[in-house]
Amino acid sequence: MRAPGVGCDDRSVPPHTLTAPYDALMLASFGGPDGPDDVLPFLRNVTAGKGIPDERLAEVAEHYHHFGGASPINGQNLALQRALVAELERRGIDLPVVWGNRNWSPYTRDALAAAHADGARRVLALVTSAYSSYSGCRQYREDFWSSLDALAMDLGEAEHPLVVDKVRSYFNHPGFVAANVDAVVEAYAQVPDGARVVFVTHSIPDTMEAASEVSGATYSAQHLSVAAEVAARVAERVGHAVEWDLAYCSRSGPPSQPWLEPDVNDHLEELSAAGTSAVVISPIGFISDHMEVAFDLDTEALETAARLGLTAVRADTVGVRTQFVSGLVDLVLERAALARAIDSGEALAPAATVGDLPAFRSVCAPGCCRRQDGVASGVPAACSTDSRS
Ligand SMILES: CC1=C(CCC(=O)O)c2cc3nc(cc4[nH]c(cc5[nH]c(cc1n2)c(C)c5CCC(=O)O)c(CCC(=O)O)c4C)C(CCC(=O)O)=C3C
Ligand SMILES: [Fe+2]
Repeated sequence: MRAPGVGCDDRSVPPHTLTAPYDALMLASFGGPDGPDDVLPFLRNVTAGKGIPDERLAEVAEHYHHFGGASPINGQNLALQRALVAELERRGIDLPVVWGNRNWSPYTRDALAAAHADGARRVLALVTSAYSSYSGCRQYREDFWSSLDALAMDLGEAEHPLVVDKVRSYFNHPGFVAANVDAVVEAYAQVPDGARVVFVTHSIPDTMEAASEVSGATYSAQHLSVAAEVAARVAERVGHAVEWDLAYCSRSGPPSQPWLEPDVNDHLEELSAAGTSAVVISPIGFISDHMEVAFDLDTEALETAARLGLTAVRADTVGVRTQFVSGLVDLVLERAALARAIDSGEALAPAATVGDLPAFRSVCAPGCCRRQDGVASGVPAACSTDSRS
């Protein structure tokens, strides 16, 4: 027997109506190779039409081969899918959870086809990027749209056979921030007092950064807001002020194209030269220990720190920490309530946030999160008031 609505604020609401109108949740992720033969085809999928130099591709292929040709990301997404199912079940909520990727099997179109075959007509997508930019938002929405096109084609239907909506960018959701605070406090316990915290995220081209501003605050501003909040809470927990910075990893464009800086390795050099002797590296830009973390941070950045004689501990990503997973389920319920409010005028509670930025939109505005400011790609995207712009 399940207790209705356990863990929910309003215990009088039957659990199935909490996720209405959605029939299924889709965990939408990046994807990664499962073995050495997958590495090149995967990289071709990721970089199609992106102008990434061949030397960079060869170098990134080496990162994957260094780990036996398999990315840890698929196992991590399976674990997150299981954790979401368990948390929904714990609350007495019966909602199927499918998993689909942009760049590797299982693909988004497979996940949507499975949900559709199961009877789903309205699916809620939860992407594994916490922040808003082309890479973390619109690129997923373009993938949803093209996957729906493919599904319609397979079914011989003229219209999309189901609707995909999206959970808002959740960088400033309490669950994500709280899980990061715990992770940094745990890492902090392993370094000498007074260590600096170096928050790290994926670099993006300056042009993509500028274009991300339409969503409310740029990609880097979103990170600065989270970093300030996490650092302040860590300071409270450890009982003294915590100095921090934001650095970037995984840049991949040609050298002539400006990307967000400083690179984490250059930054560690600078800190060391300025007298810092211990750091905690906190990957707030990522939600799991996938290849960018396993290689760019745990292999490269920790080697840089060792060479500099800098004590460095890498804090956990949020992974399947309880507060994070529970926060994601709260976000699913929040999005469902918003859908009901839009459809039928149901009253709406304010969206939960921490820090100085507002909750980002769940239904993207026209022109949101383009690759480049002011330049429409001509590629339609789901989860927006206007799929064409
Ligand atoms: C903002 C951001 C996130 C964080 C948000 C999130 O977590 O989603 C992210 C995540 C990821 N990026 C990943 C892998 C790759 N990203 C690449 C290339 C690029 N990433 C970009 C941005 C981001 N990427 C950009 C602007 C490019 C240039 C090409 C383009 O304009 O689109 C390339 C091409 C080769 C290269 O690195 O040059 C690869 C292989 C993996 C999988 C890891 C695994 O296998 O475990 C994950 C989770
Ligand atoms: Fe990437």
